[in-house]
Amino acid sequence: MLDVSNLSVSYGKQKVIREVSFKLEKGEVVTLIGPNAAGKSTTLRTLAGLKKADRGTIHLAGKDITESSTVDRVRAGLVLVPEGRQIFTKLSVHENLIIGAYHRADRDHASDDQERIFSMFPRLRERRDQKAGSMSGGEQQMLAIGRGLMSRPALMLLDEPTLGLAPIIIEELGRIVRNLAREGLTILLAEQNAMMALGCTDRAYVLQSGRIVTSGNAKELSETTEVKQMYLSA
Ligand SMILES: Nc1ncnc2c1ncn2[C@@H]1O[C@H](COP(=O)(O)OP(=O)(O)OP(=O)(O)O)[C@@H](O)[C@H]1O
Repeated sequence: MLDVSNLSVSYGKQKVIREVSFKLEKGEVVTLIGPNAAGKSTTLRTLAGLKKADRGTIHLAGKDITESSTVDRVRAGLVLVPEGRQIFTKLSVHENLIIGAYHRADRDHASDDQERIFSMFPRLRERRDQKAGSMSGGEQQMLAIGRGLMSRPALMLLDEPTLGLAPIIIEELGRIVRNLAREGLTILLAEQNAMMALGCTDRAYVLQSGRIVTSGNAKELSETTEVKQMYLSA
């Protein structure tokens, strides 16, 4: 589904991502775990076409998208749910969802998809006409995921969905991620919260200072020193 090869990214002269390579198979949930400033958001933003890579290639379902625009990547099935949610706070839940379908050629069917999202997230249905900015952090995160789903993605990039949320909401997010994967969505999660991430993913890559230092299945990785240190700091 996704094949990232030797990706390097800089801000000015500062190299932030160095020769990073990883793969995701269809239907997998894979996490990039790493501490603050490891380069997780930069990696996801580069995959979404919001930041240009210095070197390396990105293939989505066999197609080279390295030079594609963000909109073309969305049309090819890749969507980013950004860190900090970035929903439109002054618009209603319903309006935020409809905006998520904007780049779809078949957006006449958006209301069917909105129904699907409401059945997945009943709390969003109850708040259909509420201004998004007046909802709780957890509800806003669910809306951000729902908005991403409105583009009918094959691959969802989820950047730090647990940020600032209570443990019980984090648990719920873990269940949501697993359910989405069961329905066939491929998910790349970027997380500092190693505990949540390893609990709901198949495999993980540990990113430190812009390099992948170790990778493996979630259970094996939770035993490594790098991850144990992160558990302690999470
Ligand atoms: N727009 C930018 N301009 C310059 N440097 C940046 C910019 N965005 C990020 N960086 C730097 O790139 C490095 C990686 O940041 P990034 O946000 O990708 O890390 P992260 O792993 O997602 O961390 P966090 O969990 O804190 O978001 C950091 O040193 C950061 O200061």
